Amino acid sequence: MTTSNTGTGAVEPAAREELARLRDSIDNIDAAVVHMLAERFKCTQQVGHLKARHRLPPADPAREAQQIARLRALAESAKLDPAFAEKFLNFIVAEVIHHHERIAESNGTAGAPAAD
Ligand SMILES: C=C(O[C@@H]1C=C(C(=O)O)C=C[C@H]1O)C(=O)O
Repeated sequence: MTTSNTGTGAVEPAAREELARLRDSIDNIDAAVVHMLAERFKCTQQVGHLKARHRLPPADPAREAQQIARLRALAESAKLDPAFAEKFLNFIVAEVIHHHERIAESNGTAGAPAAD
């Protein structure tokens, strides 16, 4: 845990109020990010089951390359560091691929004949 001097009472009231206002917005944005990620993972879980049923590999590097190019361009126009956007996407995709691998294993589809 990091230390903080904002709870000591030594900060000017106006600064404390501005900090509280900004932190309210940060909390709202963090909540939105969590909800959006939860929706994304609901979709990717369905993709994982679809892939397992049709014996498709968990990862799709060509699709990922397209997503990275698209997100980097979006990040640039939004004045967000494209390298950060790429790292963030890769972090999420790595987790998705783990999920897909687990789904494929638990479906017993590794080595099994393809479902129609
Ligand atoms: C969700 C998929 O599976 C994997 C995860 C991806 C993602 O989280 O966006 C993209 C490509 C795949 O490596 C997919 O193929 O669409």
